[in-house]
Amino acid sequence: MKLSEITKALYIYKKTKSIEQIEITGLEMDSRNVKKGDLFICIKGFTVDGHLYARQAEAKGAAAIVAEKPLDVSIPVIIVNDTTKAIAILANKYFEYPTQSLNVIGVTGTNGKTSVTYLLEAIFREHKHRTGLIGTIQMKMGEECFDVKNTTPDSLFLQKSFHQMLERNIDTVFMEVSSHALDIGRVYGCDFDVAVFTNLSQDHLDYHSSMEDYLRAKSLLFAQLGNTYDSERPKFAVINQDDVHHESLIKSTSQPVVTYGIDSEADIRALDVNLDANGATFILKTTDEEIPIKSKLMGKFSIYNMLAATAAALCSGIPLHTIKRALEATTGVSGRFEPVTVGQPFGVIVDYAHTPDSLENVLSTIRSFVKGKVYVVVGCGGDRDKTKRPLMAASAVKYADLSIFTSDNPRSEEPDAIIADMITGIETEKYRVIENRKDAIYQAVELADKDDIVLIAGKGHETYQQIKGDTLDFDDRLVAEEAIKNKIS
Ligand SMILES: CC(=O)N[C@H]1[C@@H](OP(=O)(O)OP(=O)(O)OC[C@H]2O[C@@H](n3ccc(=O)[nH]c3=O)[C@H](O)[C@@H]2O)O[C@H](CO)[C@@H](O)[C@@H]1O[C@H](C)C(=O)N[C@@H](C)C(=O)N[C@H](CCC(=O)O)C(=O)O
Ligand SMILES: Nc1ncnc2c1ncn2[C@@H]1O[C@H](COP(=O)(O)OP(=O)(O)OP(=O)(O)O)[C@@H](O)[C@H]1O
Ligand SMILES: N[C@H](CCC[C@H](N)C(=O)O)C(=O)O
Ligand SMILES: [Mg+2]
Repeated sequence: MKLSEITKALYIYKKTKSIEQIEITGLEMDSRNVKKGDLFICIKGFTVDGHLYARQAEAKGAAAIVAEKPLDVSIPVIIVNDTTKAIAILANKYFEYPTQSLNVIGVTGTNGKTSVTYLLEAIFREHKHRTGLIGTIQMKMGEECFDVKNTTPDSLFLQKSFHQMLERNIDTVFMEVSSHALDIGRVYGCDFDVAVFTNLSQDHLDYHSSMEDYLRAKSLLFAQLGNTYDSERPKFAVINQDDVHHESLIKSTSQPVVTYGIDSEADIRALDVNLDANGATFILKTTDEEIPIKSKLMGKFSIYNMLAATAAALCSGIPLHTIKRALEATTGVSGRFEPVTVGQPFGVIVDYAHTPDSLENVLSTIRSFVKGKVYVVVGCGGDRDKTKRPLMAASAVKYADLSIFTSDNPRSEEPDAIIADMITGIETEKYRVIENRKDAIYQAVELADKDDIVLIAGKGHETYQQIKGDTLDFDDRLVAEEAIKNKIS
């Protein structure tokens, strides 16, 4: 594509040299990956300033550079006020505005994003759609799976991925939209068709200065809905009416709103809810239909996820009976309330609860049906919101007969210091500290008797543990399985 053509999308910029004849063969924001003919965009990051790598990009063959200031290079420099916004605009243009041709359902909220996107995948596949998915666990294009570094990748990776999805004839994409992504502008220019809000509770206060700022970031998904293009397709905001923040989010959007809830009189509701050790039953009530649902998913929070997915699917025209079939067939997502069963007489569950609210939800669900004792093995991630640590520990001791506090991904922090933050203010003696996660899991399994349940929380699907710059193999499910076999053999 001609550089003069692609830069038309920027509207306001200065250039240091003529760009009329320059041909661009790719976009790149990492100097290490620049190929001959690329347009290199300098991004000011949290760690380094991409402007420092302009000369490296030139040496590797970049045809031109987009920057926020003049640079000491001999190739043309396009100067803009904000390169992070520019890269989103340029990537969108370069990949031919792919989200305009896709049905894109974005899911935001503190907990439940991954769960809702997988429910949506099950529903749309039941209706024979060709689907893509982008989120915490992986990116999927139909059956093909790809690793991702972020829950919501940067705008260049995103637009390129949407383009590749269209090449594979995918029609609908479900994506988790993190508050970081909204705040940084990774999804700027994405033409969402449905925006879903799950819930808001404390997390990420290392990044956001307050809960108000966290809510503001989440609300951007709804504020941006339908504003991007002059599209013919209707847009919908799907909002959890039982969450106290619903009003604020409803006010953020100019598009039609569909609410869901259990306790409040929402558009999409679950009535006659019954929860037990086998899952959930309820009546799924829409504005004009009612249908009974028998799901294998556990806990009230799973009903919220099913309602969110149902509302978004209805907005896309999926019939209710198809939704029912998919919901009833779903057994859950990797690392979310995932049982580890190797013939032992007690339960072991691995779950990704890493916030105070999710831990409370999962433990209260277990408490509601357990016949014996509850053990929980849990730690908190390093280099993340420190203020959630004592709250997570408080949730643990509130519901468990014994909590074993351990390491999660300590990252650059001292594991002991993280655990010390967790136990600040804990008054009960119903806990132990076993810093080594494997030892902690072995200990909980060793203690468990018939009818007891061990919850191993925080790492879910993760297959690694990040300690002081090293990424070591670690999978809670495999370690638990080994510990159980060791005990019962
Ligand atoms: C704090 C944060 O969001 N950081 C993200 C950011 O990294 P960064 O700002 O540190 O990047 P940087 O290293 O300073 O580099 C700046 C620029 O210089 C370039 N560079 C750098 C080095 C070089 O030699 N040459 C070069 O050109 C880089 O390619 C980049 O363009 O940009 C990277 C590329 O897009 C992201 O992968 C990275 O996410 C990191 C890994 C991260 O952990 N982010 C977390 C906080 C996050 O975003 N989490 C949310 C989910 C939260 C949830 O669970 O809800 C998410 O969506 O993942
Ligand atoms: N609707 C919900 N409300 C509260 N807790 C939930 C809900 N859905 C799932 N959870 C709990 O939160 C954990 C994480 O769920 P999930 O991975 O779906 O959330 P997420 O929003 O994608 O998280 P992340 O921000 O890490 O990507 C689950 O393992 C479960 O314990
Ligand atoms: N996306 C979340 C995941 C947390 C998972 C937990 N295991 C941890 O490492 O803190 C984050 O990066 O904050
Ligand atoms: Mg997720």
